[in-house]
Amino acid sequence: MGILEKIQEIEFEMRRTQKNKATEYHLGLLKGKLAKLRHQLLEPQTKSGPKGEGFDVLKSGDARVAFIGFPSVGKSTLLTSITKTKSEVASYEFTTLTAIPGVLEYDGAEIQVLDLPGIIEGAAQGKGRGRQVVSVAKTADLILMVLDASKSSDQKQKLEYELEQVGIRLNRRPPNATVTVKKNGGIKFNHTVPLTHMDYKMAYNILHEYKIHNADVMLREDITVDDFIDVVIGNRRYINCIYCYNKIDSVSLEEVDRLAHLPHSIVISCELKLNLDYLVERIWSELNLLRIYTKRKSEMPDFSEALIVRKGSTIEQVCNQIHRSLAEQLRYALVWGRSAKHNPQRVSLTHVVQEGDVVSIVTK
Ligand SMILES: Nc1nc2c(ncn2[C@@H]2O[C@H](COP(=O)(O)OP(=O)(O)OP(=O)(O)O)[C@@H](O)[C@H]2O)c(=O)[nH]1
Ligand SMILES: [K+]
Ligand SMILES: [Mg+2]
Repeated sequence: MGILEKIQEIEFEMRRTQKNKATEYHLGLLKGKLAKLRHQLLEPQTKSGPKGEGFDVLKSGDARVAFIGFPSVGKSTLLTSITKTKSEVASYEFTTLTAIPGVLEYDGAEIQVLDLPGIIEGAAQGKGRGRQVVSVAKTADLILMVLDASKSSDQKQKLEYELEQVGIRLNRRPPNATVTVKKNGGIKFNHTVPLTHMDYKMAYNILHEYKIHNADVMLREDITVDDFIDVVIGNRRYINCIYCYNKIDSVSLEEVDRLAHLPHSIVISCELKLNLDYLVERIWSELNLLRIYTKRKSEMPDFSEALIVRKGSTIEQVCNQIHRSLAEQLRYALVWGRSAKHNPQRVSLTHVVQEGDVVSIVTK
């Protein structure tokens, strides 16, 4: 039984218990239980309690995708549809109370998928289990926001707001700007492009607000005040997000068409198994990962086992993925495939690999 159901049960019992001398002790006990459950729900788990109640899922596989959404939009149904894991599905809200990990296999890659409890407004402030949920979301490489196609569009804005509150920035790049805190010298303000939102005074005021009196500010793009504050605070997570509208079986075709054309959006129906393959493809492409293959000298490449690296990775990052000290031992690498000017091309640590490349590491 979940905590919310226990709470409901206790509240129900308290309501039907007559208040008198004989029941005083019993009611007191129920109140105590209720307070404890509420506390458990609001606070991150303490060391004494049952550890994290399933929220501390170890990262595994090549990447992590977190499902975020209001209760009963179909997150668990989706996990059950695209992985081999079963997550409890029911028509009532808050069916899922912990993080349920599943594995999505895609062409040699293993993507960890986390089914999370439904979050409610005020999650970032600690309402419901929201704080734990949004902090798990912060560890994800991709957020899949699951939305109910038949519900109003403010569900999306509300969830975006909750994620913003904990420092998550969706579908945005980190601002091209730096603030280097110094010991002295005051605030130095430089920019390489014309600015329309920021100036020295604005930067000075914001930095003083954060008790920074000496810093070199360098703006390489026309950033907004909000973006500047993000740079000052640091610790922001820039995560891609797919807006996934589920239950399209329950809305009109016109509405499906409208939703499908919204930016970063995809429409599905878990019930009718509509568009699920396409969703998996989109998850893969939004993760910005590449498959490369390794080859030992005078052997054929092993195409059965892909090495998964981020787009833009260099040979150095490929080495690190294989073994921590491999990059130090590298003499050169041979590369066949898209990134090679000729096959094979002899390259160094800084060479950037591309999808499907075959790499052979030659050590000293
Ligand atoms: N019509 C329709 N119903 C669906 C679809 N997908 C899921 N449902 C139903 O929606 C209800 C909620 O599904 P869940 O998977 O439990 O939703 P959830 O988001 O995990 O809910 P919580 O864990 O409570 O936050 C269930 O009754 C599902 O059968 C769909 O594509 N179409
Ligand atoms: K549910
Ligand atoms: Mg669920």
